[in-house]
Amino acid sequence: MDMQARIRQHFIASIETKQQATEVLTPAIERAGARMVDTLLAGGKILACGNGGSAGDSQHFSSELLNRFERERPSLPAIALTTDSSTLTSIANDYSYNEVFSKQVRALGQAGDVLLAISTSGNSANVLAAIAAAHDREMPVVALTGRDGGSMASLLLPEDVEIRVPAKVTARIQEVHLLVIHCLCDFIDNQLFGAE
Ligand SMILES: O=C(CO)[C@@H](O)[C@H](O)[C@H](O)[C@H](O)COP(=O)(O)O
Ligand SMILES: [Zn+2]
Repeated sequence: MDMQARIRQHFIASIETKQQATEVLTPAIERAGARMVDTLLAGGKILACGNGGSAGDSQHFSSELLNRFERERPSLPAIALTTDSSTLTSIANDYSYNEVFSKQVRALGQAGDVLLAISTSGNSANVLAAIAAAHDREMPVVALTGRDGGSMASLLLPEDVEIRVPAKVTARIQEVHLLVIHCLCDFIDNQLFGAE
């Protein structure tokens, strides 16, 4: 296959994954958005975590809340648990990499805050531990997953929301996760600040 054909194939696969995900994910995105709006209206905040590309997604989401998405509006409270290298390295060094997010959830999370937990496999041990910590703190979880949902799917409680991308390739799942994050930002702005 020549390289242009290969590149075109990525576009086509990404478009097809998004088309397949549209109807499957829309109700769960609406539920997740409503959960986040309830939390923000009650004075709570959203903590986000994930590894690799999903760490980037966590930061992408928190910056869109803290700064802005597509309109002028007040800053909204969100924290990416993926950014403080001193905290991350000391927890990993002194305890375990599996605890880098859960220790932050236990320190920063309050009952009613939301944990946005992102993992394409649903099997990252530090994200699973963050979910357990969120449950201990009485925080609802919005989980962005893929494949079969992994161990995350079985850890979630009925009040949590799983948004599971119907795909197997990590890159394709991540591409839909970013779209979901933008849908959530638009949902939050629309519900808190009115339709535009
Ligand atoms: O972005 C990519 C691959 O597209 C990678 O950095 C990827 O995020 C990393 O391998 C992660 O560690 C995968 O973790 P997870 O999605 O299975 O929780
Ligand atoms: Zn990636």
